[in-house]
Amino acid sequence: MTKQGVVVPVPEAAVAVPPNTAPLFQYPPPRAAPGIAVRKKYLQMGAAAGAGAGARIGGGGWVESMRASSPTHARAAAALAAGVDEERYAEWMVKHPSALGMFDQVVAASKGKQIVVFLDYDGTLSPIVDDPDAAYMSDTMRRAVRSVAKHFPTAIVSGRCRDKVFEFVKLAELYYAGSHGMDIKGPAKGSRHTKAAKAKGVLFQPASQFLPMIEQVHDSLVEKTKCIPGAKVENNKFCVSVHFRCVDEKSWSTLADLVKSVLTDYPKLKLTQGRMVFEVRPTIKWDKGKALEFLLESLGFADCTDVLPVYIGDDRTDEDAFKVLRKRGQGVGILVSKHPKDTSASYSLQEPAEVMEFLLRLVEWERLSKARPAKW
Ligand SMILES: O=P(O)(O)OC[C@H]1O[C@H](O[C@H]2O[C@H](CO)[C@@H](O)[C@H](O)[C@H]2O)[C@H](O)[C@@H](O)[C@@H]1O
Repeated sequence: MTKQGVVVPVPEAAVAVPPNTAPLFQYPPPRAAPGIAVRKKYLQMGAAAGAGAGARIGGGGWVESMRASSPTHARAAAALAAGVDEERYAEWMVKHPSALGMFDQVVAASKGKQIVVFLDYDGTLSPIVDDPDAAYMSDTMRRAVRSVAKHFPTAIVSGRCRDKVFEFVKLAELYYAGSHGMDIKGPAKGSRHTKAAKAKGVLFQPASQFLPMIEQVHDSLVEKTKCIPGAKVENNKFCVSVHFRCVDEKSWSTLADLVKSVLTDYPKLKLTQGRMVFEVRPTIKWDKGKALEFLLESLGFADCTDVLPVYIGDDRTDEDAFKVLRKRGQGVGILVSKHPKDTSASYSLQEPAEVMEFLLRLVEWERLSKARPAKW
């Protein structure tokens, strides 16, 4: 592979660094934005084709794996949480306490640091629904996210294609990383320093050369899965989702076999699984964790201690971002889940309603911190 990425300056004012007037955090921090050098480095990283960070699905575990993301499993887990294994749930909550319950501790970690907020979309900002095209975000959630972006640099990191997630969120003041981070509309070099630069955004697309292949695989998945009632194939530009939420459980293994059979012709694509969905993605070493690092670096926060990334997500693909935060030894990973799950996140929130409460509390805390004399 010779050319993996495309960096395109975007002239319109769609990507602007939100104004930050907080007296406690120094923002923008006194360092140069990395711009081209950063993008070059990330292009090289993206060019390294390989296994990728997401877990492949293989062997005989397909249907078990599909079951694990089903509502039936969720009900079983709810039963566990409700009392069958209260001890296990309580243990999990000790390891991943509520970000609302521990709010003071979460914000205390931001002492002297710039908070940067990363938000997954489905299951985090919008409730999970049967029809992926109807996963609307409420107006109250939109207002909460808008308020957050007034105080902190804020990005949406989603498996959906960027245009689609923007259609749902409708906030031009955010950064967007679609296709599991493979389509980033991020800050332009110097965007915190000049008005002209603020009016620009930059596109980073490390999987651009996979575009024709993804189109092909999308078309053949649509064709092949026609015979499975309820199956839905979604084109997410640099990846494809095959939904089985509305497929009868008896047809799951047939669907899995069909998807696998299509992919045998595409060794450069890999298959992972999300919430009742198969995700077909290029085998480049790029994921939501890499997108988080890219955005932080673009904002001027590479290898530094004065930033606190807060990442909230509910999906397996969000684990890549939680792992990055763990590895950096910096930041707050918050898993949205009502049930105990293996996760690298530090905290938990139960559902989008709690995410909204957390975001509003963050805004209120920031507003009040401006009013009170600085303690640090
Ligand atoms: O990274 P995300 O923003 O969480 O996107 C992951 C996938 O989300 C969507 O699917 C999920 O939500 C749907 C709507 O609630 C639901 O019907 C589906 O079962 C879930 O898997 C989206 O449609 C996918 O393309 C994303 O990859």
